[in-house]
Amino acid sequence: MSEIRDVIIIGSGPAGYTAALYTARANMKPLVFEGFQFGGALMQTTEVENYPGFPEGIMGPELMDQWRKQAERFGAELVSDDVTRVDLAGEIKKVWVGDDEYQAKAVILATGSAFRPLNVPGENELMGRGVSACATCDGFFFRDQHIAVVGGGDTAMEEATFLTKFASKVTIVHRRDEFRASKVMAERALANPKIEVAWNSAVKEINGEGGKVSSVDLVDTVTGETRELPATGLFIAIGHDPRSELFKGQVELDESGYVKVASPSTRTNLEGVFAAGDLVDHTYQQAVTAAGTGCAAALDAERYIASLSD
Ligand SMILES: Cc1cc2nc3c(=O)[nH]c(=O)nc-3n(C[C@H](O)[C@H](O)[C@H](O)COP(=O)(O)OP(=O)(O)OC[C@H]3O[C@@H](n4cnc5c(N)ncnc54)[C@H](O)[C@@H]3O)c2cc1C
Repeated sequence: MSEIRDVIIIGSGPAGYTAALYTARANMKPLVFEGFQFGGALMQTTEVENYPGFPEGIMGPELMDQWRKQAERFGAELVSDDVTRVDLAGEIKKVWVGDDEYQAKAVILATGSAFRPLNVPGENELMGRGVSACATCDGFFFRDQHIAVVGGGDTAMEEATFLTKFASKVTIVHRRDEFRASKVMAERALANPKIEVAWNSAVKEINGEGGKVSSVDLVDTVTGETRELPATGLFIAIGHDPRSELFKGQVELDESGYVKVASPSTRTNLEGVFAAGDLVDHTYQQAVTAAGTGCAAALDAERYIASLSD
């Protein structure tokens, strides 16, 4: 067991590093558990064009490396390990990596969310090279191209409609013969002349040429027949899962597993436990919004620590 820290931060994406930067600058000497892979979701992407302050764009891994350095510069201590267990209820919060126990007066949860993958050949290799899980982030790169969007819920409808701003054509690939999206969202998508639907269809394989998506093999979920869709982009929109398993039973979660916070703060149901980024955010899921709530969590934690000595 080690000293009792002011604050432990779990996660090293935009939310975690921003919280680390702010708490480090407030002289709280944060201990940051980065996870096995530092940098979070943006490590999976190539160019980030919509993070303010980089008019030429910046590669996702480079951006995260800079955030990491900036947090370290002010004294954040970084540990490249996954937290395996937490006990957040008491006044002193406990966090474990294997058998090693760490303690702090406050904890900031920033473990993000993961999109549900299709688990088909080509998906991992072509991620960021025509395959994406974020239309707002990557739609711009697909000007005048034929794009496939996989899914049948509100997110798929929204992404498909948004992508028509750039694409020459958008094919929604859906495994059933009706959408589960709300009526209004589905009708809006279906009324768009650039959108067509591949009903009863699932992605079998994503094909690549020259390191980019060249087409998508679809299988008919009723007949089993396959066909090749000449799409050069594929957006996966079958949902995100918050990485909240570790906190279940301690921190209050909503019905989808996102951590509940007392809006407009980052306070969870537990005193001294704050949450930020995509772990709490159903709606926006952007680097800049995650950074924003990471900052808010740091300020909330700072005020909480100050209140302990009042
Ligand atoms: C392919 C792709 C492209 C994107 N492009 C853009 C873009 O262009 N612009 C934009 O604004 N947004 C983009 N996004 C969205 C953006 O990346 C996310 O909104 C943002 O990263 C969320 O930040 P976060 O800190 O909440 O979580 P994440 O970035 O997901 O970070 C979570 C962190 O928690 C760590 N972690 C998880 N479990 C544990 C554990 N048990 N112990 C320790 N650490 C743990 C992970 O290792 C990770 O470091 C993109 C997302 C994807 C997937």
